[in-house]
Amino acid sequence: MDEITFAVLGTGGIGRRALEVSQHKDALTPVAACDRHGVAVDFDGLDVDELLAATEGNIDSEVATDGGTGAATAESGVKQHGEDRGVVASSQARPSEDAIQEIIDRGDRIDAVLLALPNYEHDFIPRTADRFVEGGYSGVMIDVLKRSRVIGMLDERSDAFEDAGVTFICGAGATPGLLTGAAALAAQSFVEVTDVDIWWGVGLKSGYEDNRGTVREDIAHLPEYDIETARGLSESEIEAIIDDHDGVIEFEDMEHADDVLLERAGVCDADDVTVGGVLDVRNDEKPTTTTVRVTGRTFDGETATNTFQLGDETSMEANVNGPALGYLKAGVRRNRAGEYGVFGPADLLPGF
Ligand SMILES: NC(=O)c1ccc[n+]([C@@H]2O[C@H](COP(=O)([O-])OP(=O)(O)OC[C@H]3O[C@@H](n4cnc5c(N)ncnc54)[C@H](O)[C@@H]3O)[C@@H](O)[C@H]2O)c1
Repeated sequence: MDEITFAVLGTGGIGRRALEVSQHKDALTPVAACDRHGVAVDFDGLDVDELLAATEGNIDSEVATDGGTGAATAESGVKQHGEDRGVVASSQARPSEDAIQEIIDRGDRIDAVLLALPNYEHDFIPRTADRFVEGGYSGVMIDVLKRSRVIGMLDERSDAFEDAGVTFICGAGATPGLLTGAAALAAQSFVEVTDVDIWWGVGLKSGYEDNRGTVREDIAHLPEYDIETARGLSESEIEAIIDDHDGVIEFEDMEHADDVLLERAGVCDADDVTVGGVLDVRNDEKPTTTTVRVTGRTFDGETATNTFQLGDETSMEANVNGPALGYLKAGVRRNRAGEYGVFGPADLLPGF
């Protein structure tokens, strides 16, 4: 495959690891990366080792997006060592008032943009996509968002993406993403799928400090919270919730977009998909094995369950970023073939 230049929006817990994983993939050249504080651009390829070393211990996870709402306080958000905040600690980066715009302005030299941005405001990623379209971008955009409702917001923009020549891949992390794809593949044995049951286990190898965005967004899935209330929690309130659960939080009936992504690919009804899991914030080890069970009826009348499991040794960072970059490459192939619009992970696999 020809070389692919790509940018990462959001060098937080996920985005930093996306840059690292890309070093192990063929044909991927990271040329730009940004967070809320600054931007690094180098069309010869960013020095990922320098950027990771410089930002280790300096990750911005402030509860704010471009809306600037939420509980951004001195104690929240920046795991800061040294003077510079977030990506600006890298010698390749400089401060910016609007880092995303700086990347949009260079979009004609960027084949794909990975949005590793928070989802504290449901329309933040769709609004960011609008900005790229308005700025004349015509490549691949890919996100790792989780919430089902955001997929509809992106679908509403399908015509605009097609007119602009944008291939937008949505929900392409682990779940949704890798596990949605696994379910779509497992469904191929059947003529009718009756249930998809996704049960994930995550042990946070890189610890809570490096994954504040993910943990806060997961807390919003607990019955007592939603995205508004989770956004307003202080760091100490989040730590108290973690303590209350002895570090292990279980989730049921999560609003994860695997449901709508499987429905839009024609695999099953969204209502037939359930997602839950267990997050251990303090241990590397997974508290439960991530398992996808797809139950259906074969053409010759049998009922069966196909099961897919992830190895317990695989980290969240590996299971989000490997697939995200794999789907990014699949998106670039589509884009270069002139296929534009919105695609989910299951659309990039055998059809149902
Ligand atoms: N699909 C999956 O399996 C999966 C798994 C884990 C995380 N995620 C999602 O990945 C996303 C990122 O998670 P994280 O833990 O890396 O979060 P994080 O808070 O650590 O990082 C978010 C980054 O976005 C940047 N950002 C925010 N607003 C910005 C703006 N206006 N301009 C430029 N940069 C901006 C922040 O500065 C930060 O660097 C979350 O939405 C999370 O839910 C998905």
